[in-house]
Amino acid sequence: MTVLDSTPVALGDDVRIDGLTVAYGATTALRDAHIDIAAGTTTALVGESGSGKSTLALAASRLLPPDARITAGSVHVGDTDLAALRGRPLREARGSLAAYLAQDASVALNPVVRVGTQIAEVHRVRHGAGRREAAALAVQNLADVGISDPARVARCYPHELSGGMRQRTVIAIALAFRPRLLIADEPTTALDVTVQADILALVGRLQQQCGLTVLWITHDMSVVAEIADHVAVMYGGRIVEQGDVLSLFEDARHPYTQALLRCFQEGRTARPKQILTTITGSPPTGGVPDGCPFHPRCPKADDNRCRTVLPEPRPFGADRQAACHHLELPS
Ligand SMILES: Nc1ncnc2c1ncn2[C@@H]1O[C@H](COP(=O)(O)OP(=O)(O)OP(=O)(O)O)[C@@H](O)[C@H]1O
Repeated sequence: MTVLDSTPVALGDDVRIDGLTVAYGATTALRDAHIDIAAGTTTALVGESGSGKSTLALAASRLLPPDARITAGSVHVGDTDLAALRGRPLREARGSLAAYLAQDASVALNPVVRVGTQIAEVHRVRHGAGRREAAALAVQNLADVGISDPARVARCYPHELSGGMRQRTVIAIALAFRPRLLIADEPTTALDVTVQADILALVGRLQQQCGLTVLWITHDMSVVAEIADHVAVMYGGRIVEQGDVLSLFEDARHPYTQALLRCFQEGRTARPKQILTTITGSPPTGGVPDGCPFHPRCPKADDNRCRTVLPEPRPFGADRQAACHHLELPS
């Protein structure tokens, strides 16, 4: 029996992030984020460094550092609002309602405990499995994530594994929780491209098999194109555009999304030594400007509304929205 056989057919739940706002001390790093993720689908969250992606991911998995707090909003996984949980219900929800995959797998693993023991612990503590059953399930979990010779690997310590195997092990631990939502925070960034492709394929396969709902954080548009059903674009702590991935790639409406996609497309077709275009200016640091957060870098910015009035997200089409004063909507 595999862990996938031992779980309900569909693990994933509908997820609704609504008005989520997070502050580090007096600084608001994430403002009023809304994302709906249908059960069993993948939403990618993209944006430059410092745009607030990890803050959103950590808040949604209730793993924010002590100096951060959720100041408004909710994170519903099915009927449970993770943002409202405290104490024991919160401890129980971590991992099982929302599991978090970090960029660096080595920080997620205990260096002095064999990896099989770390996975077995989840089965014992969370699901009440006996010692022998938990150990057998741990080996099965390692097989499920594509590790050959899982019984041997279960006896290894993390430092004895390659980066790709460590990331697979962390995915095996996450799956052992049988989560409703998997939040992956750039889990392939530190891996070389072939291992990255393997991990993306693995998560895609696991998602199909157990209907997981996935929020995947990345700054890499090619990853978005490969895995996502829906994409949300962040800038300056806000979601500035979102929609289904095909329609957004074909017809981006926010000037920031348009610039990101231009850079991505140019990168794909670049000749050797060609100097690539970047988005002029830098993302905001230490607070966002008044008005639209993108206005200092935006070719469409005007002196009136863009510099003074924050644009609210406006819905259009079947599943799209964008927050720009210059949005030209189809009539
Ligand atoms: N522990 C912290 N204390 C204070 N400010 C923080 C902390 N962590 C992040 N920030 C700030 O919050 C903002 C959003 O950071 P965040 O890490 O969420 O962005 P990101 O888009 O995930 O960036 P990256 O891709 O580099 O991880 C940034 O301005 C950052 O400086």
